[in-house]
Amino acid sequence: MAAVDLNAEALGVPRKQLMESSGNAVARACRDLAEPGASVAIVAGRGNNGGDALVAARFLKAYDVTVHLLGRPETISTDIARENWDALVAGEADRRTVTDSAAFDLGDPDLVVDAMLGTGVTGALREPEATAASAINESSAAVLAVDVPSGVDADTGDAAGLAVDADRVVTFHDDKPGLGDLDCEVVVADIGIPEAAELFTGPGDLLALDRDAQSHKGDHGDVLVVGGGPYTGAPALAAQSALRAGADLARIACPEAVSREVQGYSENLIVRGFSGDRLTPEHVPSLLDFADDRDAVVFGPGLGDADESLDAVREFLAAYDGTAVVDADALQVVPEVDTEATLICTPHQGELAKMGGETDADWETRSDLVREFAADLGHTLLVKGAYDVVSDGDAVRVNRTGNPGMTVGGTGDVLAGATGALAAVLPPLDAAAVAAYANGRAGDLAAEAFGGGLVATDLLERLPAALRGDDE
Ligand SMILES: NC(=O)C1=CN([C@@H]2O[C@H](COP(=O)(O)OP(=O)(O)OC[C@H]3O[C@@H](n4cnc5c(N)ncnc54)[C@H](O)[C@@H]3O)[C@@H](O)[C@H]2O)[C@H](O)CC1
Ligand SMILES: [K+]
Repeated sequence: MAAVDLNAEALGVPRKQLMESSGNAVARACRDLAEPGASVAIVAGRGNNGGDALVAARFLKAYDVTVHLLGRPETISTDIARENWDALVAGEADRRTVTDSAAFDLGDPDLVVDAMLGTGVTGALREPEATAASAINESSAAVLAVDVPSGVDADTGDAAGLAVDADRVVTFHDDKPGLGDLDCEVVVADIGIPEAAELFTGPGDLLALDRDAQSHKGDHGDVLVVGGGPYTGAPALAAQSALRAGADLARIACPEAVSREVQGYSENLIVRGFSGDRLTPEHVPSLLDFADDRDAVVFGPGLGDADESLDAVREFLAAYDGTAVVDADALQVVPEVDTEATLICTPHQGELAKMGGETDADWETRSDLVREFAADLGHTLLVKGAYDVVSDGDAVRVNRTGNPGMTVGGTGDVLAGATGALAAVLPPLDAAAVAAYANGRAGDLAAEAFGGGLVATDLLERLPAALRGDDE
């Protein structure tokens, strides 16, 4: 929800506007539950859940409204909620502040609006919320909860202690998993979040990185790039990109014939050569061994399409059961391989066609085709284009960052490497979506400096800023 929020904001629909819609929906629910003239007690917490109800108060002029703010107005935790408290001028509602739980007096209203806590709840209700929750539960009034009954965890439905017993919940945008098991009526209100905020990647998607990467206990990934032979720049770009996208270690397995050259691009890379001048099936057992201890493998950059190399890719994937990003010439073997591995395939339109996938000039039609093909393959696809389409066969995300300057060679290797690093810390769909977004942002930042003359290494330097969400 926080990610969708931030994406909505980037699309020009700020949170305050959403709060106005939420408050309006709460007021509508009040009108459903009580006749004009009825007494309504709004019990508001200091977060945005309270803010929603403060908005509602402005829409309930036909009612006898009392607002009980739990705490002093200075302690309201967000600007938008405080602005809505200030907007309730004297006379519009009877405004009371509750600073001592012993002094809390709910009165005998016809309807209670529980807006103490929403999705921001942590742990058992503290004071004065606990006292207020008891008073609400003891009251004979109908109880309308805003977003979620206070004290209930919206994700799980669990309460760490006391929780409000609501008759009806008006929740926003989407049903919350924790509301299903509650013994009350749940109404979902559309608060005008643009569909684009969920479909298109945006700055909100970067939040996944904070959340999930933290849970990986400081382990930000050990990524192996398998490639090189006919080309040397591609694996070096992919591995450097993995480092710039946050991997702790980036290793390259490439033919000995080119390993010194590949190492020469950067002292940050750990390069291991295998015999000869290209990948062949005889290298697969030791590669599998080497890949076993890595968090993710990026297979394909600069590998070439010699028959023996493609045989090696087939044998590797058939035996591998970890996470791999498959790019470039390696892509064409994916449809024929039966593998336990979790694959993220990163084809451009031409490579997609070679894999047997269909495309279309219209991005929406293309989205459907990509989703169906990903479902057939049983893997995640990131199909590159002016609009990148990401799908795991179920969900679809579309990325619009990037610019025509990025058609220059090497940007695909940068994307593959970044995807590998992110796949070490995020689920495949998120890894692909965040990588596409950040790679495009890095390209846009590079275009500000170099216009159509940008080159792939310019993206490497700008990836960290793109992943931090700078300038958003
Ligand atoms: N798109 C959206 O998500 C929208 C959500 N809206 C509403 O906003 C709330 C979530 O608001 P938030 O400010 O993040 O959190 P809360 O209001 O739920 O609570 C924060 C507040 O509560 C304190 N606190 C936390 N735990 C406890 C506790 N156990 N006891 C007492 N106090 C507690 C904490 O310190 C904070 O001060 C969402 O539910 C929606 O109602 C938007 O308005 C519309 C868009
Ligand atoms: K609530």
